[in-house]
Amino acid sequence: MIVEYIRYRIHADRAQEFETAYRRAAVPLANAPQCVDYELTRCVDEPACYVLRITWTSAEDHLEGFRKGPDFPAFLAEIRPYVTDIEEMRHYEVTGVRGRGSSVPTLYDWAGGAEALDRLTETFYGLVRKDELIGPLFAHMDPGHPRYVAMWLGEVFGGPDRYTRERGGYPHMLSQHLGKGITEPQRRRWVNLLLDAADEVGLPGDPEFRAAFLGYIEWGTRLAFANSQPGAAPPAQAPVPHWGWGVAPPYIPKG
Ligand code: HEM
Repeated sequence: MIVEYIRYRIHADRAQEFETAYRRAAVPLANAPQCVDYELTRCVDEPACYVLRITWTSAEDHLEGFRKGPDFPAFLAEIRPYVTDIEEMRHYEVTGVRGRGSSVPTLYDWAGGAEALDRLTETFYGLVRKDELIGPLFAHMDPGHPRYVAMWLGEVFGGPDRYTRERGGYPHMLSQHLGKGITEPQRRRWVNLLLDAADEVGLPGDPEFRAAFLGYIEWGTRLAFANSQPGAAPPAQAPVPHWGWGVAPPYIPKG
């Protein structure tokens, strides 16, 4: 992916028509398969300054695919009157320096942190041990297992990276599932018991949290299932996934 920045200086008399033209230009832009996303911003300190940010799948896709493709003529027709107002138009590579701030709590904090996840997994593996379908899979589990899984979940949900630092991260978690031959009914039971445990220990029950929580659990258990099958060859190295709220951030009523 590559980010293109286009900086404009538009006189106040033309600002309104400039924004309207860009609203129309956004239609072919959004239609282009080379375009990941875009955003036009206006400077509040110096309102003549606008910055258009477009993320492209690659610089080549932009220059060859979009510029020579079917969406470009309609886009250019709208913005042509403003081409001479451009002060900078360049591609930028994203560096490793990026991240989120704290305006939205992590799933980890929303859940109640390490203490809540420890309670969850303690209760969960209590149910698992008694379960006739999946109990036998865990008959010889390490006594620390509930705590390790809580550490994993904590890291996935935006808490400290303890599983990576103390338990070997993704490669170790993967190695624990390889060759286990988990069946679909066993996978589903694992999910059901975890949700039972979530209710029992009182994890937040709001729709946004539960949707994100279950989204990860579905994803994770389906991967665990696939990776446990005979002959599965998943990547040996991968980062621990970081799960967020998705399309529905937490509902925080305004005070
Ligand atoms: C989101 C889904 C899952 C997560 C996050 C998860 C997490 C983990 C982790 C972190 C470990 C390694 C713990 C350690 O460091 O020692 C582990 C081991 C294991 N998992 Fe999973 N797991 C998932 C799904 C499943 C499913 C669906 C099953 C089977 C129904 C399963 C069965 C096992 C077993 C049998 C072990 C080895 C336990 C032992 O003998 O110590 N896992 N899991």
